[in-house]
Amino acid sequence: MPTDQNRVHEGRNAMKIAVCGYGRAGKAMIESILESNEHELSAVLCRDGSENASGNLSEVLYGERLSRLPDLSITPMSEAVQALDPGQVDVVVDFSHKDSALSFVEMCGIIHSNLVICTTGHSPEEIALVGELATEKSIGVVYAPNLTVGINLLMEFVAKLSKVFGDASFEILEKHPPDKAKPTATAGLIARSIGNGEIPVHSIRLDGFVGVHEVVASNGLERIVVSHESLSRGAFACGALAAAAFVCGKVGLYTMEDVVNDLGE
Ligand SMILES: NC(=O)C1=CN([C@@H]2O[C@H](COP(=O)(O)OP(=O)(O)OC[C@H]3O[C@@H](n4cnc5c(N)ncnc54)[C@H](OP(=O)(O)O)[C@@H]3O)[C@@H](O)[C@H]2O)C=CC1
Ligand SMILES: O=C(O)C1=N[C@H](C(=O)O)C[C@H](O)C1
Repeated sequence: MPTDQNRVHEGRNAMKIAVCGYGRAGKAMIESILESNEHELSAVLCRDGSENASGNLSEVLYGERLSRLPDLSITPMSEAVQALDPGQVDVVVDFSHKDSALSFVEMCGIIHSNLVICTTGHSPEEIALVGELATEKSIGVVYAPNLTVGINLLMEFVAKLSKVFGDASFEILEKHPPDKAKPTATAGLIARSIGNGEIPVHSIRLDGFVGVHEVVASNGLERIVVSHESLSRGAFACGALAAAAFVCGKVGLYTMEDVVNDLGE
């Protein structure tokens, strides 16, 4: 009979998940965990000084106490180590702010939890440091600037396209809501997977978009357009759950490419 911990490590069963950030993406993550009827929402964390620190989760998210939500209060990050026992959380999923990532690696080291970093805007140096710390603290971390399975498959395809269409020109178009910084981290990843010099990136910011990335390639004889759209933030939550299942039981730094390769096994 496998223990709960073994089941998590096989990535097929219930995980105890703490979510940091309960904005647009964090809220979708929380809802996906609750709707799964499988995973447990062990905690929701916020920055110290947030107006919602210690607030009731249901009241913060929906303005009222709903019976379908657990009776959880939102834990400020500085209290998380005292509030969470080792073993209480299998994986922390961070949808908060880029400035918190290193604190989360430290915290996860103490509470023996793994971590999925979903925030964007990190420097390569910071991610290298995250990797060193993850190994030092014997925890698994996935860093995933784009959590969707589709974008990660798109990158595989455009890498191949760029090899086969050696003389083609590529451009990227991305569409997001008005407050999203330009360009997206994903556009940078796609440009790197094309790897064909400087790739122009065009950004549109309008209400209604969740996340669209398009690659247009032409060699003068053929034009290929590859497009991916996240239709709801549930797409990010779904990818984050796959990353969480993947990383439990691992040590060191992984990418969403590792997660998607594992899904295809
Ligand atoms: N990898 C991916 O595929 C995706 C990544 N993201 C990333 O997730 C992050 C959140 O996005 P989104 O939900 O749209 O943003 P929102 O602005 O809707 O929510 C941000 C959340 O983070 C909290 N927060 C803000 N500043 C800090 C801080 N310094 N430390 C800790 N918590 C903080 C906010 O709460 P409070 O103000 O109370 O602290 C709020 O709960 C961004 O980095 C975004 O790029 C989003 C979608 C997909
Ligand atoms: O913050 C978001 O929302 C998103 N961020 C990702 C990025 O910055 O690359 C892309 C995703 O489409 C949405």
